[in-house]
Amino acid sequence: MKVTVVGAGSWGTTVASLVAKRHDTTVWAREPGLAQQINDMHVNPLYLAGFSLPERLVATADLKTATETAQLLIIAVPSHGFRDVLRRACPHVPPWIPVISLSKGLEQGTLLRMTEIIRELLPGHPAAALTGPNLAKEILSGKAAATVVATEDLTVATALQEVLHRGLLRVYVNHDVIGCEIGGALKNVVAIAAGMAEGLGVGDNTRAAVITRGLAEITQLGTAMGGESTTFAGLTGMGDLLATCMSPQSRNRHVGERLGRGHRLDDVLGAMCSVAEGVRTAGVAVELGDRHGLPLPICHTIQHVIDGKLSARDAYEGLRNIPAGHEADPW
Ligand SMILES: NC(=O)C1=CN([C@@H]2O[C@H](COP(=O)(O)OP(=O)(O)OC[C@H]3O[C@@H](n4cnc5c(N)ncnc54)[C@H](OP(=O)(O)O)[C@@H]3O)[C@@H](O)[C@H]2O)C=CC1
Ligand SMILES: O=C(CO)COP(=O)(O)O
Repeated sequence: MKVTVVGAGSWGTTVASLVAKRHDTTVWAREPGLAQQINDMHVNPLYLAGFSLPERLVATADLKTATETAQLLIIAVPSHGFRDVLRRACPHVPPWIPVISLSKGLEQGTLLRMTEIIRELLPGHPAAALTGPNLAKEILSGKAAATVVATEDLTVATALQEVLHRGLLRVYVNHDVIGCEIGGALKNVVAIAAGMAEGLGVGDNTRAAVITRGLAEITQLGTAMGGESTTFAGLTGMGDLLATCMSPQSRNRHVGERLGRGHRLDDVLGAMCSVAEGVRTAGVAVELGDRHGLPLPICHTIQHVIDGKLSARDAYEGLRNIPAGHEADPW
């Protein structure tokens, strides 16, 4: 099968490297210089320094060349660039090939999930999300992991599972696309909160409380949007939440940890070359919560910190002052 991965950041390059072991795989890099480094030296020094990539992985900076012969298209661009890149690729995408989103974000303004954007721009194409506890560098270094390919049609999901499954990467299927995408996007917001706890040194009990109440918020919003509650206890919900909140490799947790230590958001983001989706997702989650009548106090609080209305320390004070009712209540 001919597979094209659009986006040569840390996750796009990792997934392309795995798929390239069994399929003809092309990765689209925005920068021609990076495409050349992948082709000539089999490295991606900007996003995956120190790793060797498979020699048979081909890179190009030309979106038409990358997509026109693809039989499976995988989009690995962060949510803020997703629509623009897909729109530019659209005229070259062969009819009816499946399109998988790797992005764990929601579109600002429209509040759409990435598979909804795929459906809007490429109607009739099967749209799927690949999501789960998948820190790119661990997977590229050969450590075992599990992930989920989510699409409504389980026949398509099973075909994609076959393409993506590797010895150490266990790929499950799920038909609950809403639940899987909401879990993947919102865990980044909770990881910022968990990182703040770390940076503030408030203790592991507090951190566990924030992670658990964060999962409650994710589940409340996700089920209100049509997701199934069991999904949030699975790999794309609790699994990814744990990996992201616990791992020092997580960019979102890193942002929270720096904010907790008193650094300014602009300085923290300016020093990173990689994306931290939760910074943009917090506001989208708040808007979705308003739409569904849900208070989502952790998402609100993180949004206030991102807007500069609250310091990390004040944010934690504020969360402590929220009245505690029944555990099943949305507060
Ligand atoms: N890294 C990980 O462990 C995982 C990441 N994800 C998700 O995958 C998505 C991609 O993340 P990741 O690869 O880590 O991100 P990185 O920050 O490592 O790389 C981002 C990639 O997207 C490109 N890009 C950024 N903005 C735009 C834009 N506006 N238009 C076109 N291309 C753009 C960058 O190109 P350039 O270099 O030219 O700026 C780069 O190739 C995110 O949604 C993330 O949440 C999911 C699972 C695991
Ligand atoms: O999604 C991820 C792990 O599953 C990566 O998390 P970060 O974007 O916070 O690094």
